[in-house]
Amino acid sequence: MSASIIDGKLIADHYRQQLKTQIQQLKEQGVVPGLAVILVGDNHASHSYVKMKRKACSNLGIHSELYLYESTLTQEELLGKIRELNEQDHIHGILVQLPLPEHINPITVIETISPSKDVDGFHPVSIGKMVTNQDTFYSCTPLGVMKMLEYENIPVEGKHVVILGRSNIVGKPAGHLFLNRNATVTYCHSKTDNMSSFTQQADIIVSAVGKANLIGARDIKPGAVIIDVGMNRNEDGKLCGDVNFEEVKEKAGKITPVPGGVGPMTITMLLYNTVKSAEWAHRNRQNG
Ligand SMILES: Nc1nc(=O)c2c([nH]1)NC[C@@H]1CN(c3ccc(C(=O)N[C@@H](CCC(=O)O)C(=O)O)cc3)C=[N+]21
Repeated sequence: MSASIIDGKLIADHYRQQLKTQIQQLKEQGVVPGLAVILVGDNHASHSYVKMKRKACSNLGIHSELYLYESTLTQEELLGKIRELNEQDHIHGILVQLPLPEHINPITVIETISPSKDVDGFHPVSIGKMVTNQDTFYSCTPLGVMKMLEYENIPVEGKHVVILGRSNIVGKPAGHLFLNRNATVTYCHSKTDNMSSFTQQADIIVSAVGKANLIGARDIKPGAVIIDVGMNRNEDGKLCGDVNFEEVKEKAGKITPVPGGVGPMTITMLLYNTVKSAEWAHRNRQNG
C-alpha cells in the first residue's frame, strides 16, 4: 500500500480562494490589507522567497511594499524604519526577512515590531499567547501544517505527534499548536538518543531539521502521516526534504512532498495573517 500524497499547492490554492473573498469584503469597507517586507543584504535565497511572497500578495490584491537595504544598514536604521511602519495605518503586517546580517540582532528587531503587526508570529507577545492557547498570529509554517491536516481531515486529538527539530520558528511552535489541539507531543532534536524509537511510535511526524534522508522507511510506523518541512539540496542540486520520499511513501499513510508540500502553505499563512491583521485593525477602529 502506497501513501497518498498531500498536495500542498492545491491546499494552498483552496485557502487563497477563501482569502480572496475576505479581501473583497474588506475592500467593500474601504480597507486594503497591506504588508511591508524588509530585506537586508543580498542573500540569494532570501531574495527569491521575498519575490514569491510579493507575487502571492499581488495575486490576491494585498498591497505590498518592499524595503531593500544594503548589508551595511545599521541596526538603529532598521529599528527606525520598523517604528515608522508601526505607525502607518495602511500597513497591517511587517515582515523582516531572516536571516539578518551578523551585526544586527534579530531578537531586538523582532521585539521592535508592533505585536499587532507581527504577521510572522515571532514576537514574544505572539509566542506567549500561542503557548497559553489564545488567538494570535501563529508562526506561518506550523500554522500551514495545521491547516493542511485540517483540509485532509486528519485527526490530531489524542494522536502521538513527534516533532523533529526545536527551532523557534518551526519545531517549537509546531509542538504548541499540536498541544493546543490535544495531541500528545514529543520533541526530538540533535541531542536525542535513539530518535528512531520515538518516530516509530508516531501517528504523525513533523520533520523540520534540514538533513536529507533523515527519515527512512525503517523509522516510521505503517500508515503514519509524514509532514516534511525540511529544505535541502540533494547530490544533483535538487530541492528535497528531510524524508527519503521514495522509500517512505511505500509505508506511510499520507506524506507531503518537497517541493509542493509545506512551502506553499507557509506563504499562504503569511497572507492569512496579514488579512487577519487588517480585519482586527478595521474592527478596532469601528469600535473606537
Ligand atoms: N521573516 C521570515 N519569515 C519567513 O516566513 C521566512 C523567513 N523569514 N526566512 C526564510 C524562510 C523560508 N520560507 C519559505 C517560504 C516558502 C517556501 C516555498 O514556497 N517553497 C517551495 C519551493 C520553492 C523553491 O522552489 O525554491 C516549496 O516547498 O514548494 C520556502 C521557504 C519562509 N521563511
